[in-house]
Amino acid sequence: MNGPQPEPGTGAASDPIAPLLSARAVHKTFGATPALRAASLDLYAGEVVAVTGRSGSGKSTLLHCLAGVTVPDTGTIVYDGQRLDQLPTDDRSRLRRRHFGLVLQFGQLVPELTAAENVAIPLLLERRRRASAQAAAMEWLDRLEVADVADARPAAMSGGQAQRVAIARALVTSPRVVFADEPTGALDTVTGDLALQVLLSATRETGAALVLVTHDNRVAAAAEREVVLRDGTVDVPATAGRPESGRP
Ligand SMILES: Nc1ncnc2c1ncn2[C@@H]1O[C@H](COP(=O)(O)OP(=O)(O)OP(=O)(O)O)[C@@H](O)[C@H]1O
Repeated sequence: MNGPQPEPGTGAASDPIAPLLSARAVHKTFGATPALRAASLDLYAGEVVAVTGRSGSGKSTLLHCLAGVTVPDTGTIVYDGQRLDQLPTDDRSRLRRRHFGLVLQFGQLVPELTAAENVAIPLLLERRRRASAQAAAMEWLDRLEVADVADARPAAMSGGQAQRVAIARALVTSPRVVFADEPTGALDTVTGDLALQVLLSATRETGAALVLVTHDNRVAAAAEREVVLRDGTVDVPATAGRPESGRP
């Protein structure tokens, strides 16, 4: 696709009763392995959705497709009226940076940078002043109780500290959708609860949607809606409608 892309958020899909993000009949195969088979899911602004299912059922692949990290083989991903799956790589990266916050399972922090620098990066890329970006980074590190590793590089952090730094980085831009892949996976019960509460409260404050891929029953229980994947297909009605109730 050529030429400048329209900025999402101004299109017809800004209609409050339309889904903010919609995957339709998404297929994704890695070599001979089908990871997603006709997976469909609607996500509305402000809702909290847990994606669960057995190991290998396609949860991470679905999250990556929804977040524009992976392009489906077939099917569509529409974000706020715009075909995410058809955007050129650079436009997709820019959209991701501006609108989405991602907590991935592996390799998410830049090893050469400190925790504070890692968290500040998304703001610096959007031309925030260095002092303001650093102050915001420190606030989020503090909220996730990892301010003490602000000057440490990832190699000097525990897995749980690195995971909380990654959550801070995902939230620092006040994104419209936060995607978290096993956000409590490397955390003990207490820090896992803290991370979950920060994800829930941060997205509630801004009205962002939150997608949680998880094996953790406590995380799934905190969501308003659970989407179960089985062999790459969504097992519950994909267009289950906008949730009636507010958040817990
Ligand atoms: N980059 C890849 N290359 C090859 N195969 C892949 C890749 N990513 C995923 N797969 C395969 O696709 C299928 C779905 O994987 P996916 O990681 O989405 O499942 P998952 O439900 O998130 O699993 P888990 O709960 O173990 O993290 C699996 O069979 C997996 O081996």
